[in-house]
Amino acid sequence: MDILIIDDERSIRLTTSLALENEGHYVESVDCSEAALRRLREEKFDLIFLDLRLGDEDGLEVLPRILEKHPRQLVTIFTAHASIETAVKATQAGAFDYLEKPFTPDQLRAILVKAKKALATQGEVVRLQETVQELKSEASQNTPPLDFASEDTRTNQEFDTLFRAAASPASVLILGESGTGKSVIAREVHHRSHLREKPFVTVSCPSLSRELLESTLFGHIKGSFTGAVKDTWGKVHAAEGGTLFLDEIGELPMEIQPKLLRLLQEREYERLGENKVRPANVRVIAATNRDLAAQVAAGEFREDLYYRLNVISVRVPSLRERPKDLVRFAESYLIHFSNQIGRKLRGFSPEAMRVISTHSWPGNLRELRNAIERATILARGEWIEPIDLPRPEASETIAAGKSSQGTGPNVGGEFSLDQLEEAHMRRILEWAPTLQEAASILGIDKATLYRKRKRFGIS
Ligand SMILES: Nc1ncnc2c1ncn2[C@@H]1O[C@H](COP(=O)(O)OP(=O)(O)OP(=O)(O)O)[C@@H](O)[C@H]1O
Repeated sequence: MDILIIDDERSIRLTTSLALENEGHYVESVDCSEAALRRLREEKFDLIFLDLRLGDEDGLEVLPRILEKHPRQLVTIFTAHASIETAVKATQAGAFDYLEKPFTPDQLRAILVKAKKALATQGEVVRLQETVQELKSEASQNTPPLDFASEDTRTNQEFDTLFRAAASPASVLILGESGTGKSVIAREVHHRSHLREKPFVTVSCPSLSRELLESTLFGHIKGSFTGAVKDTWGKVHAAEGGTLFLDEIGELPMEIQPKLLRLLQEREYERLGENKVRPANVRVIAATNRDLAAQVAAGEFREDLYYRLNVISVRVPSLRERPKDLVRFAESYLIHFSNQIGRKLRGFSPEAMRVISTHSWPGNLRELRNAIERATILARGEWIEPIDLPRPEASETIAAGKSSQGTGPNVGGEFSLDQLEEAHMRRILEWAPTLQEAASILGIDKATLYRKRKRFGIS
């Protein structure tokens, strides 16, 4: 444990330090409350021994000042004349325990054993809080049963690579269009890993400003930016020993990228506004619907960070690339949602199934799930009919009997040039082996291709 002794008597500081160091602990000592509070701002201690008579100061008055800033801090009061009254006062003020001076090595050891147990419980509480938060977010999404089987060879290969790598400490990069299930897969990798009992902590990169994102990740100390009213620990700390999931990593601002690289490379980080290097023991899983390689080429994402994240990389195929899975998912969602609202539905009519199979599902599993949930509520009869399904945009319908390559708005139909251009570009990108080849088929250079993809939101 890391222990801080706050006592104005030099001899007590020395003898207690020695006794604690002999037990294998790291010990620092200070002689007044100011020095103690300063050290506590800079460093985290597992246990504090605080003298009740600290020169002119009263230890029982110093205690609330410590606990105000560090509410979970374990503080043992040293007292020369223990009495019931002192013990009650110390406990009321939030002390963890008290120890009468002079004390024997056994009494000291008893306090250390108790502190270790309390720290383990605290760690467990933090882990449970994180788990509850993750479960709440899962529950709020009202998730139907998860299914990682596939009748598509490529999807199977991708999942197989991913789940075989789950038990290793390697970073994992999950690529795929929006709604293909990247977050769900990240959580599954964690559950299938040796870290399953440890925290799984998510940070969504785009939802925050640069400063807030940095502080969310690494924590900050009071005053490090406007609004930083107290010291905080970040998600890296919360994920200690477990998995840190960085969602939408392609949106990670350039300024934060070197800090993430340092976390991955050196396994260390600093809180915002602090000059103290801290060790980090987290496994990183990142996901994005963007083309990170293209972002690297365009100078928007650091190449070294990309390679660090890319140790194990998988691309989750879109739903239209998994037509057989599409039907299975639709049926399983129907069972789930109809059970949930207590409606007896017999299934999809052949026409409804045709609509489902010919839609290109740009929003993938998320879109399918929402469509089926809606249809389950709106269905007039025992079968889901096309009218119960959301009306797809013309550009999102796959021509019956054709593969996705042959789809999109027809030339001469009621479509704008933009729609035609976007649909054509999407189709070419689906099958062209490289971006260079796609660009040359389209008769444009790679930079123009990148710009246009960005404009149309094509990942
Ligand atoms: N394996 C699965 N089995 C069943 N449903 C799934 C599965 N994966 C995802 N889904 C459904 O799709 C929804 C979207 O999944 P998720 O949020 O993981 O997608 P995403 O790829 O991370 O999306 P985005 O890129 O927009 O963040 C989930 O809420 C869930 O309902």
